[in-house]
Amino acid sequence: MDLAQLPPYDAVNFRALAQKDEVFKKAWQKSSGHLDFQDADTVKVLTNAILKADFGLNLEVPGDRLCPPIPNRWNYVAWVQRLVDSTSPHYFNRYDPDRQVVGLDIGTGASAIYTMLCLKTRPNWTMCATEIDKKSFDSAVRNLTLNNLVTRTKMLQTIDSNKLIPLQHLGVEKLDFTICNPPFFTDENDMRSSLKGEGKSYKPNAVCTGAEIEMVCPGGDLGFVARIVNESLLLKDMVTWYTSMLGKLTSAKSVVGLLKQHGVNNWAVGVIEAGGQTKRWIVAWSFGDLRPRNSLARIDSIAHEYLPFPTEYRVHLDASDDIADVESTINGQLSSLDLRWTWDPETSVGVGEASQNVWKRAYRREHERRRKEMAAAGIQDAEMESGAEERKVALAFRITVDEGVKEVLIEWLRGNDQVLFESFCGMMHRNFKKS
Ligand SMILES: C[S@@+](CC[C@H](N)C(=O)[O-])C[C@H]1O[C@@H](n2cnc3c(N)ncnc32)[C@H](O)[C@@H]1O
Repeated sequence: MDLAQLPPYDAVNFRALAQKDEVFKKAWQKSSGHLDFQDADTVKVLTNAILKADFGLNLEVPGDRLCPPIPNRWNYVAWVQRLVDSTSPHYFNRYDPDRQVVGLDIGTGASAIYTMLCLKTRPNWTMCATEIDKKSFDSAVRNLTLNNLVTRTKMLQTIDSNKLIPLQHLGVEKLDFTICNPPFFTDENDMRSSLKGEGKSYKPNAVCTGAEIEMVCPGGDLGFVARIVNESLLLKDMVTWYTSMLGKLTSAKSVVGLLKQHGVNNWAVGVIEAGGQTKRWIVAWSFGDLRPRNSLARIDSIAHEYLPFPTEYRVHLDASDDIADVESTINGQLSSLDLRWTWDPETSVGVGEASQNVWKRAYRREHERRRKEMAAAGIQDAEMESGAEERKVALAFRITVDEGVKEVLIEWLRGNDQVLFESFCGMMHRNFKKS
C-alpha cells in the first residue's frame, strides 16, 4: 500500500494484526478475542503494533502521558492530507509528490503522533511542532529521533503565554496547515467525570493515560481553539488551513459560529469515527480562496447552518443524452467565453478560470465586439490572449462529464464569491434543461 495515499480506518482487523506483530499476538490470544481497552498495557501494545505494521514507526511514551489511539489520529491526518491535496494552487486534486508542504502540530504531546504520521507518509512534507510540557517535549524529540524524523521537524518548547502559532519563534514565514488535538477539559472535575462516562449513555471505550497538563486548559477544547481562531484573524493567509480536532459537537458548532461571526466564509467540518462509540469533530478554516472538495467540507451529521456553501453542483443528464454531444456543448460554450479553459478528452475533465462574470450578456457582447475589432486589425485570438495582462482569478472551476452516472459535475476550486459560482452553475445547467 502506498503510504502517501493510505485511506482512513473503518476498523482495525485485530486477527490480521496478530499475524504481523508477535507482542500483540500474545495479548490478542490472552484476551480470547475481547481486548480489554481499559487496560493501559493492552492499549499501548495495540498502539505500538498498529504503528509498526501500518506505518513502520516505533513509539515510546512515558506511562503517565497520552498513548494515542492510532485509527483516530490517522483519520484526522488523512483528512488534513486530502484537504491540502484538494486545495493545491495548481488544482491537482490528488497527492502531488513535488509539492513542498509545511505543517505545524500544536501541542505535539509525548508521542509527536501527528508530526510522525505526517512525515512518514508524505516524504515531501516538513513539520513544526510545539509543546509546553517538558516531559512530553523530551519524549517527542526522542520519538522523532528514534524514527529518523528529527531533521525534518522544527521542535519548539513553548510556554502557555506564547502564541499558539508562534511563526516568529519557529523562524517560519508561512504554513500550509496547522493540526491540533487540544486539551479537551476545563478542569480536573470535568476530566474525571467525562472519563468515567458521566452524562453519556456509554463509557469511553479506552482508558486515558493522559496527565492533567495534557488534558486540561481554560475553557477546554473550545477555549483552546478560540485562541487559534483569534490568532488566525491576525495571521490570515500566513497559514493556508487552520485545523483542530474537537471533543464535543457543541464545541465544533461554537467554533463555526465564531468563524461566521468574523466573516470567514471558507471552512470545512469533518467527523472522525474510527470504530467504537467515540466521535470527534474537525473544523478547518482558511482566509485563502482555494475551495476544498465538497465531500471534505461538508458532513451529513450536522445542521446546515454549520456547513459552508457547497463546492459542487451536479447536472443530471437524461439517459438518452449523447455524451459526445454533452462534451461538445460544454467545450463549445466555454471556448467561446473570455476565460481560460483546458479540456482533457481522455478523462472528460476540464478546468477553467474566469476573471469575472464573463458569461453575462453585456460582457459577452463587449467581448465579441473587441474580438471582431481585433480580427479586422489582423490580430489572432492567441495573440489577443497573450497580450492580455495577467488577470486575477475570481472563479476557478472543474467540470467532469461522467458517462457512467450520466451527470456533469461542476466543482468550485477557487474564488470568494459564492454568487458567482452559483451563477456559473446556473448558466451551465441551462444547456441541459429540457424545455
Ligand atoms: C490532548 S494533548 C494532545 C497530544 C498529542 N497531539 C496527541 O494527539 O496525542 C494536548 C497537548 O497540548 C499541549 N499543550 C497545552 N497547552 C499548550 C500550549 N499553549 N502550547 C503548546 N502545547 C500545549 C499539552 O501539554 C498536551 O501535550
